[in-house]
Amino acid sequence: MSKIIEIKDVSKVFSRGFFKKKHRVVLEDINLEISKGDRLVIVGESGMGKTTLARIMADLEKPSSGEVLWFGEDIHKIDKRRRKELRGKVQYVHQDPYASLHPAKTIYKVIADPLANAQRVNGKTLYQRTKDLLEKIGLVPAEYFFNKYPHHLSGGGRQRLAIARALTTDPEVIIADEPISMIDMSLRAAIIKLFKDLNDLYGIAVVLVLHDIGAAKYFTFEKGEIVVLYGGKIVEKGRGIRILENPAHPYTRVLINSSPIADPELARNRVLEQLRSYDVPIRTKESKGCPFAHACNYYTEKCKEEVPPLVTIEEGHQVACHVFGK
Ligand SMILES: Nc1ncnc2c1ncn2[C@@H]1O[C@H](COP(=O)(O)OP(=O)(O)OP(=O)(O)O)[C@@H](O)[C@H]1O
Repeated sequence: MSKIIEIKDVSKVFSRGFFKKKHRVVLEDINLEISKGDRLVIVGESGMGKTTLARIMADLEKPSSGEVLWFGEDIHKIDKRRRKELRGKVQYVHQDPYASLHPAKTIYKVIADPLANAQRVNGKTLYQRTKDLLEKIGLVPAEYFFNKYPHHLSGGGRQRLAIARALTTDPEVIIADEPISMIDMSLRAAIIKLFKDLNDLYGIAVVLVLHDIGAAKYFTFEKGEIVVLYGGKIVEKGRGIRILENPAHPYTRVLINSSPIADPELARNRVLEQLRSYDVPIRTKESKGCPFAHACNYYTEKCKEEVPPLVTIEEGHQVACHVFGK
């Protein structure tokens, strides 16, 4: 499988205050690979570092240390021209489709302008490709939408348009940050289905940042991996359905068990595990131990002292936990 993105020992530290003396480690020693045709979901609650990781993958943010490779090339070492060449192959879709779409451009122009630029086409060919692209992402019949504006679309329609724009450069991977969080519940499954289709039908690798476990399950049901982030570290990683049905890390279990369930009877009767703390961990360079130790019901002295390594517990399934299996 040819690798599209490799994240090697990446950490991100944000500094603030007088002389930038105060700092916060938001990502710590992350290793991740995206290959051709992959599906990957990054899950975790708010503040765990998901967006920062997605932005680093897309070269919208620079890591404080570690390497980011696109197609085997270190993106911080290649020259501007090469970076520009590769940039179209890695596309990022923002959480808020409305903010990322030019409000004064017609839907035709939102797609045709970047298409003309990326594919060096004009006239009839440009018209046809714009039409094809809108139809590919489900804005049908395309010509009906040509002279409308993004604000004429529903949230789901705008997200489709943002995805179509990302496709203008023929990307190898699309990274979408919480692509369904700002759209109506009823339209969410259709957007996830669109990402599945882009992956299945066109072989585009898709990375989704999600905090909705149901959506993560739907996306990775047939194939794909889930990465669980807690306190800026990968605490569990593996085949999506395996993690959702057999979570190994205490945090993953809580995340899954506390996600909404449709059946009111089941929802009423379920017993939720209470954590010792619900605070988002603030990590610094001096922090020791497992980031989840302060909240975990099973922690030991070792958990407070030593960062647990990510170890393989079965084929394609890794967990970072000192108390796993004990
Ligand atoms: N530019 C920045 N400067 C300082 N701190 C930042 C910056 N960007 C993010 N952070 C902090 O880094 C932490 C992780 O943020 P991030 O947005 O990556 O998390 P997240 O898991 O995506 O959460 P959310 O779903 O709320 O966006 C947060 O505590 C956030 O406040």
